[in-house]
Amino acid sequence: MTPHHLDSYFKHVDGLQDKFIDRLREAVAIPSISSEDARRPDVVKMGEWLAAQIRALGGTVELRPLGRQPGREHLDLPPCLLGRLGDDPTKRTILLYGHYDVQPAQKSDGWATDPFTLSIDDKGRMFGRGSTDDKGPVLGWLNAIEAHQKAGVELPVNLLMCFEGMEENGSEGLDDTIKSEAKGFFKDADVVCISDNYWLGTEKPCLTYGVRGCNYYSVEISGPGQDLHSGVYGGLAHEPMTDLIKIMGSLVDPDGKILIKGIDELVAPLTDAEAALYPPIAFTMQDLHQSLGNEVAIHGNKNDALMHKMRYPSLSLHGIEGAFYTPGAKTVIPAKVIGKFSVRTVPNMEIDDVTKLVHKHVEEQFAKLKSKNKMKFNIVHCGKWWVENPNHWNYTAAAKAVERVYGVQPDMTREGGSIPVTLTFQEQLGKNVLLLPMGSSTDAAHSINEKLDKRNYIEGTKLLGAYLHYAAGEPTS
Ligand SMILES: NCC(=O)N[C@@H](Cc1c[nH]cn1)C(=O)O
Ligand SMILES: [Zn+2]
Ligand SMILES: [Zn+2]
Repeated sequence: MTPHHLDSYFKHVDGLQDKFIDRLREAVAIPSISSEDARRPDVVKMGEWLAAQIRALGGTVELRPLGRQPGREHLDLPPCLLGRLGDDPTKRTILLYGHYDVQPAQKSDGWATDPFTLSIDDKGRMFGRGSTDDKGPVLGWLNAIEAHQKAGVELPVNLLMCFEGMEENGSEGLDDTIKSEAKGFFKDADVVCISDNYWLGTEKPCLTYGVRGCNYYSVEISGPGQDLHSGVYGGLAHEPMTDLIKIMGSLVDPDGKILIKGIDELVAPLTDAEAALYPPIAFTMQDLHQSLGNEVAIHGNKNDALMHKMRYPSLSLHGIEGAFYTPGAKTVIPAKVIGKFSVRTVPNMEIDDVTKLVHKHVEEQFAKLKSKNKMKFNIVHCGKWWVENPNHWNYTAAAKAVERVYGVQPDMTREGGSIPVTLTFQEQLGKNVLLLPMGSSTDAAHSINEKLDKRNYIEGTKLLGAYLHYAAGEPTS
């Protein structure tokens, strides 16, 4: 089946590209950082801006309040946007998910341009926080709707939209809404499509049928009543930073091996059938080095690298709150420091089993120090891994759309990052979930100089629209 209206739709996407870029510029300008208290009003503003955009396209929207933020009750969670466009019982209904919050960013982190001003260079790279994660892809859906309208091409499906403002902060509050609305707002959904991850390289699109989970922890060490002069007190007091560095240094080795006893035993063994999935994937060590920005890969070959991204766990050290980190040479002994790290989990690791092992390890390491400081282990947030059946019409439709727009068969991948809601949709709605990425491996999501290439944004908008057509007509599998 070749949807015949697509050529006219594609032409309109090309014709509207300046408008679509302006739309992204407006979105990037709202610093909707979900993890910073002071930015919470901007997250809310971003949700309202998005709601207004959808209403202007004829959709109905509810900004559903999610209550207070657990553990930080002085803060309201940003609302979840529940939108609908089309209500034709003869058409399939596709549920779209995305997020309108972003990771923190400051120019002083090392950005070449202001992170909240979309800056386009002569290679068509559109720099700005949220450009690829996930404002560009969310706006891709809106662009697709608009280009259909301008082309006079009827949308072949009904759309449900669920766009949240806490994804970068553990998707707090969303699970309950999905559970309570599974037989309400979400009841008509036939399948789910999410555009919130990346190609493996820069040329070949992929469809993604799994994500790793993320268990995020912190370890707080405190002792002295206040920060101390290291000349006056150095050598006299147990130092919280010294304790913390020992603990954090005991979690993982420089080759990425997790040093916590029992973790490896939780990982599903590699079967021959699964091992055969990695060699055909179009990915090179050069792709990896390009996206890393340097030749710092741990693994020497493509298959090991792919497996360590997709099917093995990893443990990363993220930061230390309270540490002296600004330029200069302050001779301080910090009185309280909080180390933050996370474990990316994979089948068959259960959240609580991992937490028990990590907690036990941290307690044992601290006990070994015989320090008189106090240690507190905290769970910040946890989300489980997800794996989907890719032999479903949802994936067949997306593969046909990729072939139509890009002229190639997509790679089938699992994502190393985490999108906790994938599993919730799968379990609560019982529907097939597909990840259909727009951005490429060099987009630097979460990093400085995050960008989305103009080509990926515009061709990606075509892809999302084409997917809706193939999804409308693909026979049930
Ligand atoms: N594009 C998805 C993404 O970036 N997800 C985040 C979600 C997250 C944040 N803390 C724990 N999970 C990720 O880091 O993978
Ligand atoms: Zn994202
Ligand atoms: Zn992200």
